[in-house]
Amino acid sequence: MVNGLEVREVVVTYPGGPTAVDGVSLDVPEGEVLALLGPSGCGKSSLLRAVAGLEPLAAGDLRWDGRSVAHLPVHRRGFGLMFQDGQLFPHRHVAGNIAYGLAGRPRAERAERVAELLDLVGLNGYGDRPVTTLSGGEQQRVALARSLAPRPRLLLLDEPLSSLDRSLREHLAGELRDIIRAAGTTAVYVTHDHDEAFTVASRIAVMSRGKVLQADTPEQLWRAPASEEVARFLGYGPVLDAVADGGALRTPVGTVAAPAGTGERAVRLALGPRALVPDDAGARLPVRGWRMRRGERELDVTLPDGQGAVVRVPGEDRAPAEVGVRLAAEHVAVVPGGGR
Ligand SMILES: Nc1ncnc2c1ncn2[C@@H]1O[C@H](COP(=O)(O)OP(=O)(O)OP(=O)(O)O)[C@@H](O)[C@H]1O
Repeated sequence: MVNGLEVREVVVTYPGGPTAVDGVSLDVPEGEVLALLGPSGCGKSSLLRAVAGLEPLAAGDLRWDGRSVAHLPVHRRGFGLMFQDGQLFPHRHVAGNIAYGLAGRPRAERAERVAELLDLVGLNGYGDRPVTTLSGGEQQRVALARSLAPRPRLLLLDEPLSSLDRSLREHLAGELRDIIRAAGTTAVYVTHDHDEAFTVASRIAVMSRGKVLQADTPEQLWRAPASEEVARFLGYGPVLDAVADGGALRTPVGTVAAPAGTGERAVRLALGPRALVPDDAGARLPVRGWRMRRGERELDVTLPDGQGAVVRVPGEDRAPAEVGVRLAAEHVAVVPGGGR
């Protein structure tokens, strides 16, 4: 038994539609923040909504601390919800929104809890503001405070930052992680953005076509993606054929030490965004184009097998016609499926 949430062989279907969640099993132990990461339509929202009680299970079970909650209505599961567009009550002030889930508690206790939460989400002094006067980021912080106020045993977040612009999203993702951890809340966080998942989660489940392809810590997922599909979804770029040979993995663009257990066989090697490092003594690649990004020049190069890749070089006035490269071992991952 797991202290926390157990998802067991859960199936979610829609009338006349696809099998949105196809036999998913996951554990979310107390205190963990699990991200459900996957492309649009992979079933992550359907799974979250099923955990919340907003979609019925076609099969499977959901347990909290070993007891099934699958038959309980939404409001009796003790779970908090937060959605993309916060859904604040426009006619209530900030404090009134945060206090929404505290109805029935003594007034003084409500006021104390609201003050605690305003502090937690960095909105001290905002209690009397009409929510309609807040920025998008502030509104999402109020929505988070409101869902945390009743101390839910599990917080379910569905793309909570996706209506915000990129820089605010990156900033708020870090804040959200700190707030959730400070509150000690167990959480499931749905996102299609791998940077956001890596920022927020202590474990990530990568989903595709209704199934979980891999569930691991961010470090383990990045170091050892279970398949090419997972690697590509995490942001690995080209995937190359490599030959294991005497403890080394050889590719047309360089050689890296083979991880233990690789043996003498053909494997596939996924290149991370920084896998190709400029090296005049290395393989020479033609440069197709370039752009400046965050103070670095990114060269678009063509690999010997025709795939495109990017090489980052220190700013120069002009891009070269070709560039020498080697492989940085810490930025590549061996993925199953070699010998194709
Ligand atoms: N109410 C519904 N009725 C019919 N089909 C639905 C319904 N909701 C979702 N689906 C379908 O179920 C599948 C999974 O959808 P779901 O919203 O869970 O995916 P998702 O990964 O959360 O995608 P997104 O990030 O775009 O929301 C999709 O094929 C979708 O079209």
